[in-house]
Amino acid sequence: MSATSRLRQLGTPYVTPHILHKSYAQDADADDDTVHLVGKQIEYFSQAGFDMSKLTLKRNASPAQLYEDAIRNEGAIISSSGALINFSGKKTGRSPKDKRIVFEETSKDNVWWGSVNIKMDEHTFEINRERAIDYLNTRDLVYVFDGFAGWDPRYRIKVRVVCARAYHALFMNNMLIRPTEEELANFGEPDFIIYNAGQFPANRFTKGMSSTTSVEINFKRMEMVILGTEYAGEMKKGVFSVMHYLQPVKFGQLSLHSSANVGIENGDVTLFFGLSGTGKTTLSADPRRQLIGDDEHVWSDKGVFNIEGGCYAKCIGLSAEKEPEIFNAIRFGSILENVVYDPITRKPDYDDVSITENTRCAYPIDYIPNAHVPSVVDRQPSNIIMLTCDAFGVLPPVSRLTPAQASYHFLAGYTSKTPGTEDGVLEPIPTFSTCYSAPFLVLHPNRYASMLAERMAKHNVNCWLINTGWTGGRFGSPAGRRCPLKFTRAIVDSVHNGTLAQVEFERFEVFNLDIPTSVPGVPSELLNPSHAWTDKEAFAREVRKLAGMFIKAFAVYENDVDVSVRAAGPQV
Ligand SMILES: Nc1ncnc2c1ncn2[C@@H]1O[C@H](COP(=O)(O)OP(=O)(O)O)[C@@H](O)[C@H]1O
Ligand SMILES: C=C(OP(=O)(O)O)C(=O)O
Ligand SMILES: [Mn+2]
Repeated sequence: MSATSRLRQLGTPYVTPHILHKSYAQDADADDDTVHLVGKQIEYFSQAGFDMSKLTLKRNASPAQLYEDAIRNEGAIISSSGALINFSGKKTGRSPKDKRIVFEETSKDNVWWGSVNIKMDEHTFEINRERAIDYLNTRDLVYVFDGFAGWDPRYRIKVRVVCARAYHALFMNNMLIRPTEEELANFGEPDFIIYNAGQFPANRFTKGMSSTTSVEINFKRMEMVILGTEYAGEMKKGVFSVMHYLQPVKFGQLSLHSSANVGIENGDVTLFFGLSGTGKTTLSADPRRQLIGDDEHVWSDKGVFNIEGGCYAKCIGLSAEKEPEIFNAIRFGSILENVVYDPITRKPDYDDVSITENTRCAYPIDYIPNAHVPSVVDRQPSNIIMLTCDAFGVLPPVSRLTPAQASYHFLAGYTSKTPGTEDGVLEPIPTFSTCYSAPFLVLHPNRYASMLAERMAKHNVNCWLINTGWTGGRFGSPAGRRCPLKFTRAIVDSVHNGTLAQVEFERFEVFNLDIPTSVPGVPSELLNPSHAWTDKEAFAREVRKLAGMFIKAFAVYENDVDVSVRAAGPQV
């Protein structure tokens, strides 16, 4: 079925694409161009089967209009710096246990079914889809946002979001690649549609449902349905899941949960891999480098491109001193999610985590001063930085990885889940999140890992493992603390200015990692965990424990990899 006829099933909604433009159209003195554009748009949407008599449907409404609607209808407020403060209700993080993929003939042999990708049958998808559309039909106002995912025109897809909250429409306006007026006029049929009816619950008695929340992707229909969660991050990660499927399967390119930036002087490209909360967004915003993107990229045959048109930064503990680029991106057009504010001044309080620790801000990429727009580079990466947040405080702040170790650590994906990002996670929980993207992984990890190894070898890329997590002791212990951001930044600088390639290295036993003996701007005793820990016995215990966890977790991949990769992990 075509996307157009799928939209027809929306039934009743539609008045006019740009409601503001409609009033221009009725105005005899209105600019001719505007009337012309509106005329075409209306024609397109009438052809798509919308009955424009009942609902008001706004397509690609301006941020100013969405602000007004969100304030009027959703209780949103304007922050002291001009951002829109919104609340997502009960769910303030993703709901991985309620995320499903439809099992059908196109997905059944491609998808890596198991704990991450829960199966849903086609019929149940139809039930939930209809439920979402029925709900949208009951609203006075429905929003459509049409945009792109992927900055490289060869490998991008057209995405349509249909939702009932202005907050969600503005979020996707910021996170997708915003079309020009011309691109919007010629948009045609979308490749992927998200129906977000998050305010309305799933029916717990529908076969296969385990709660009132349901987030599901159907690759045959190329649609996503959201019920029972208003957390906006589900939409952007839904788009990522689709690209994590389409890039390898359809385009033969490598999608990665990573940030990316490019050196202003040398034009060298760095990819930062990492699960949520490991520092992709924070570390990729760097005054010496241009930002390509903070979260989702494709390493293509030509270079690197961002999938998104914006960033989604964590706000916990945010300050102008520590993270100036992000702090200053919070202004008109940005969305602050679940952030507590002063009722008089409307000043956000980034230290207040009473709603959630997963407070967020979504802003268009060009709000970062050094953004590289269009966010695509015709250059292969020079460095890969694998970010891990080690709650045990065992891994060194930085180590150099051999190609075999890079494959090993990419497949193992060791890190911690950050409090709040997923429903029910209250403290850093150690996890092995394969390809640093388990919640969004669609294909077997080896499909990504083998493409990565091949590209790294072909382009001779350096690889570094950086622990942005605990040092000197484990999470919760008196001696342990998170590696101070300024030291991690100094380490990243030393990767980029070439010093790290020059310094001396020593062996970190058990994990067999090479660690530098000195890095400018970082206290040397911090670099080697066996020096950073004062309680040596406790340290030895934690090393053995973590090594054992690696060995157990890697057993799943052991038979699929080269003997050198198998040998690249910790040895006890
Ligand atoms: N050493 C460090 N490196 C990176 N981030 C750190 C560090 N110490 C604390 N942080 C904090 O950890 C969080 C990292 O989150 P973020 O950059 O949004 O991660 P991601 O983009 O990978 O989800 C930020 O709130 C940042 O201020
Ligand atoms: C938004 C998320 O990830 P990240 O912190 O990597 O942006 C997420 O995991 O829901
Ligand atoms: Mn991020």
